[in-house]
Amino acid sequence: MLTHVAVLGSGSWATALVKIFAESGVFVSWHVRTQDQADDINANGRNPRYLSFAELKMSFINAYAAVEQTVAHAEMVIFAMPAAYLPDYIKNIDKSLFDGKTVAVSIKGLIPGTSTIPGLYLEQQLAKKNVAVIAGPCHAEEVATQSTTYMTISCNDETIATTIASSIKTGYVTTIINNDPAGVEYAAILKNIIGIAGGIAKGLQFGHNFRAVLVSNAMREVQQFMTAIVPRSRDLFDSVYFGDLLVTAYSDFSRNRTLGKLVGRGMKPVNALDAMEMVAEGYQASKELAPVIEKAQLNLPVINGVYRILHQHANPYYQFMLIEKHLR
Ligand SMILES: NC(=O)C1=CN([C@@H]2O[C@H](COP(=O)(O)OP(=O)(O)OC[C@H]3O[C@@H](n4cnc5c(N)ncnc54)[C@H](OP(=O)(O)O)[C@@H]3O)[C@@H](O)[C@H]2O)C=CC1
Ligand SMILES: O=C(CO)COP(=O)(O)O
Repeated sequence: MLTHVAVLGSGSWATALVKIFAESGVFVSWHVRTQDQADDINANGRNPRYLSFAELKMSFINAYAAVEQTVAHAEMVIFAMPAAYLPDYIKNIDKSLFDGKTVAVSIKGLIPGTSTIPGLYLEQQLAKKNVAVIAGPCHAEEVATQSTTYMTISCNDETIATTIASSIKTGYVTTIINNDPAGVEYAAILKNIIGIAGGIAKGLQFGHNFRAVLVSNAMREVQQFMTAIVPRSRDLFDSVYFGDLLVTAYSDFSRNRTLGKLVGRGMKPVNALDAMEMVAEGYQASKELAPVIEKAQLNLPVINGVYRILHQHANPYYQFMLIEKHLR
């Protein structure tokens, strides 16, 4: 059982993780971007910028603007910022801070310019083995309202996964352990791209009938990708894979789905991104994955269609006419 964790990141998901661990009786040191933000959180017990309606259990939380202070006494450090910001974040940190500590990642994007999953990136950068992955399906907003949620903790080292899972003890989160961290990360990245596809379909005014066909076909694309890129035996119907796809493709909380909806309604992808206050990891991931998919010669009409719409100026309407021909 963990007694002290550090959460690095100040967005909605980091806030939800802080809430979960603090409510489990685990002390949380929390690294946020500015001293003002840290002072505000410590004084008012809320993150003023994200999930500000969620009251945080401050007897178990201290926010800091300095990463050294945040990490110093923690047994486990969780990286929970968008993938795009991880390289700069890591670059400035003294790597010896992580000696003897468990490292976990809860990021559903790819490292820009590398097509690398965050867990592997951290293992390389921090010279660490067995980085754990904390995954959903879960939207931060529903954690904030304490809706019943299942989380999967994945690690190649079962003891680490079990220790993290058994440290989460709220009435609303149930934990599951899994030993497929790379597969969990890739599936989470793919589901974001498919969530964008679901949003585009909604924006184009396709109904539920079509979107169900789209998502079920996209699940087959996930299976094809995973078999080629991260082969091993796994049950893709486990909630960490299929459930995370469903929540992203159908929930109004999904930022990826929202991005797709705006694009389907006719907004240019870059303008749609600007219009959103939060990150939609699937945008960058679809670009990073395109060469991986091409190299592996995979035929993924939905995932490739999203790439063409977002990054190659393809018209969503015509692209979906092409996608339709592949669905069954
Ligand atoms: N939200 C969710 O429900 C879930 C999210 N995730 C994953 O968690 C990760 C983090 O996402 P999430 O918390 O939702 O993101 P948000 O969109 O809620 O927050 C974005 C964060 O990025 C910070 N940021 C913005 N610009 C920069 C910059 N230039 N350098 C460093 N940091 C910057 C923001 O800080 P500031 O406010 O100061 O600009 C903010 O803390 C993603 O990979 C996401 O896929 C995983 C599970 C669920
Ligand atoms: O990962 C998530 C749900 O499990 C959050 O999805 P979005 O980033 O699309 O909001």
